Amino acid sequence: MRRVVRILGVPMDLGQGRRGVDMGPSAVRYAGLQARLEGLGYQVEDGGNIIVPVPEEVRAVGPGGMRHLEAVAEACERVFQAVRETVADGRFPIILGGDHSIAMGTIAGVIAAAGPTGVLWIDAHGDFNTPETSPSGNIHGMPLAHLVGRGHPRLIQIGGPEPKLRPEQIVLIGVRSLDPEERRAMAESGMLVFTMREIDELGIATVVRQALTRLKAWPRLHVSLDLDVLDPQVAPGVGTPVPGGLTYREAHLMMEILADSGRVGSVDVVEINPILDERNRTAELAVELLASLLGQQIL
Ligand SMILES: NC(=[NH2+])NCCC[C@H](N)C(=O)O
Ligand SMILES: [Mn+2]
Ligand SMILES: [Mn+2]
Repeated sequence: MRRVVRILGVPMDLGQGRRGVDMGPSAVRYAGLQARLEGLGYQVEDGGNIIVPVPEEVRAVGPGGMRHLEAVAEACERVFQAVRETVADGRFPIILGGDHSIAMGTIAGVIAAAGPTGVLWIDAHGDFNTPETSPSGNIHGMPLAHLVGRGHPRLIQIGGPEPKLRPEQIVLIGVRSLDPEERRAMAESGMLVFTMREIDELGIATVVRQALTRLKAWPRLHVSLDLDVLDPQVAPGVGTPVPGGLTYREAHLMMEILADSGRVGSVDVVEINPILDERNRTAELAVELLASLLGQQIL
């Protein structure tokens, strides 16, 4: 039976301060995602974009200094509905961001349709700030905290009142930039975190295999891939670049090992900023990585 993939775009740039991530879905489509996946034998549907207001039409700062709180929450509710429907239809969703705040909707949607799911959060950042600890007020630095039930109720309640994840069902990979209080909360949280140091010492293959073992109680996995996990030299088109990231080869090997596990049922690709990119190469890299995650092999 051929698996069916559904692409959903979320042109969201309300969760952070720099313009341009709203163009991520266009850039990845333009880089040939659909044709590439069809070449791998998938049937591919494009579900179009979820409606997200532009910053000019919404209130800038919400309670607690949170940037565009209400508009982000409403857009994430729409993402939640679309992803839940996609998974309930038996489709494999690929959600193209947009900034990382969209993961509050995507992960809630996957879990509502498929039940408990392990999460691999692949990111230079922890995205574990709350409104109280955030230095920026940018909601894209807060989605993981809200998914475990910490933070502003409006965001915790996206897709239903209960917290969506327990810390034990989350593994972070590639972390190298944490704010001071975020760091403390993360250390106490019970989430497994592989920083760049662990990747350097153990190698990415061992790290990914340990992550899969840690999540063995969850046969179904969601990958939330923030392109800023890659080194800015290979992925310059991101809004919050941090030096010292994954190489091209490490990122591919990670995707290949995840593909081999046969457990990945959904993926977000976020934080691509075409305005800051060089001739769309970060979007092209995203297409390559998605192909590897969906089973592309060299031989
Ligand atoms: N998804 C991201 N790129 N997040 C970056 C977050 C940066 C910083 N920690 C903040 O809270 O503002
Ligand atoms: Mn992120
Ligand atoms: Mn990041």
